[in-house]
Amino acid sequence: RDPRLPPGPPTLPFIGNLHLFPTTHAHIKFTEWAHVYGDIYSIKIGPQTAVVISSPKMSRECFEINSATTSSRPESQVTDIIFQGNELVLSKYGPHWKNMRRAAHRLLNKDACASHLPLQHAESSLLMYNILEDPQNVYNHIRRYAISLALSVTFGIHCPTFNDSMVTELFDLNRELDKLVKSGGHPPVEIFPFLGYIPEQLSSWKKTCKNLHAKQHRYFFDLVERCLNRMKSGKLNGSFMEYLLENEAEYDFDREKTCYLGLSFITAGADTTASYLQFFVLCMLENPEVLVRAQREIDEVIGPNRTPELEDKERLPYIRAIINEVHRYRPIAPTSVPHAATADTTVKGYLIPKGSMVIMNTWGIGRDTELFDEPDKFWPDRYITSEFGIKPGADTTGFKDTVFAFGGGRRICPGNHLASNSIALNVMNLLWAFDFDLPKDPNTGLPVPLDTNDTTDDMLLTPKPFICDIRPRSIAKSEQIRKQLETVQPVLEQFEKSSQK
Ligand code: HEM
Repeated sequence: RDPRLPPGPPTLPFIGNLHLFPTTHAHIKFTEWAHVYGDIYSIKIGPQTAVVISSPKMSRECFEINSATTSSRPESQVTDIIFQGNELVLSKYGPHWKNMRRAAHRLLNKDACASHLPLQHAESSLLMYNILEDPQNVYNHIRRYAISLALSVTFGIHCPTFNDSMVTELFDLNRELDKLVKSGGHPPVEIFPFLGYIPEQLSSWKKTCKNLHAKQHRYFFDLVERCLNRMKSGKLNGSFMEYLLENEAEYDFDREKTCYLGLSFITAGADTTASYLQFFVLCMLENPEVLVRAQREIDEVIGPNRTPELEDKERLPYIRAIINEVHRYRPIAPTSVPHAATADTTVKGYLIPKGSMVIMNTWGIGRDTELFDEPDKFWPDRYITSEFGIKPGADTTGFKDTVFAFGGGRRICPGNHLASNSIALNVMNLLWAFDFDLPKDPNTGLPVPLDTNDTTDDMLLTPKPFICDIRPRSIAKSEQIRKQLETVQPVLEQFEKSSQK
């Protein structure tokens, strides 16, 4: 290791720390290393360097103060084949990325998100109805909500049920992408680029990437086509694609780029929101005393006669604390999305060489015992006693109003307003409408414990499918949920149904 680099685990010749590099749940190992090597350390992966950032203070210095040189994404032969440089989340810093961000801002800025609220309210009403009618599938109903919202705002298409082929196909595409992209999912071509020269006949991963590209292309071009057809027949529904297809020149987009920006919103916006809400349900099951207190707050402020509105959040401090605590306790992107340095950069006196990967260890930040009391405990009160949930006297440098779960610097999640509105609305609605209990063993009748650590082994931290005992809090509330679905139907009907081709 170059002595100018941040410290890190001892290396072996040629492979560096490759033998130590975790292939699953990397955030756990990254956090262990942060305890030993501090809030900025380096890992050598063959000839490559990765720098891991594990405190708000260092995150500010690295991703904000030095954002001019830490805002790209790492080289990836795999995603180059799949996305061909046209997708937003993994694209390199440069003019096309800037155009995509500008377009994303138009759909996702705070004011634009206010105009998405009637749809979010309608979709959330449908979610409550679905859970009421079919509580066993709460996990899938949440996934439907998130996919349908992202598809409606982007492509103008609403998915009424979770077993709709558009929902299941998208889910399969995302799983396939995750499997391929994650560390260990393909040969280490990023570390040893010469492997990329091996011809396709001997590199099955290349064929798999091309197949996935073809499948994604078909799926998303079909959505664009449907939007064009609606536009031709004058059936506009205000989706973002309508605007983008009319204004491609303003962003220097061709049809391919337009389509792939739409894809970016769906791949980045659907599973993330779903995983957060699934974790929320699990956290309530794990912490019944928190659930009872949250419901008491809802009952006092909102009462039984109406469902919550987004503005109610301002009068619900304990529920706001729960929302922050779920983000800290189970961040769905525990190592964020890796950035890459486009020039040599100095942070805390250490060198981050051009081309290094720079990783925000979001999981580690939330587990820093200098900042958080008992970080492994789900304890929303920490956000009641302090704005950022930290101990009295702890250093607040680098904390800001958006939680670390949304990343930082120029690449910060542009969907954070849309996501935060979805989270607040659904958390309030679920607490207002339902009681949650652990599932019962059919033979013994005893509660079966669920574990928020039981996650899939993907890039995103996603709870494995679970069932729970979820039931309406009263007959009057059940009736209100049914009535509310009738009231919001006209909003949902503005969108083309996924199955109505
Ligand atoms: C709970 C929900 C969500 C979480 C926790 C989340 C988290 C993140 C994180 C950690 C990043 C990487 C930031 C970085 O590189 O520093 C990111 C990027 C991104 N997110 Fe989200 N996200 C969520 C929902 C959404 C939604 C709803 C959308 C849009 C519909 C969205 C669109 C994007 C896009 C386009 C990027 C790439 C930005 C870029 O690379 O410039 N996200 N998100």
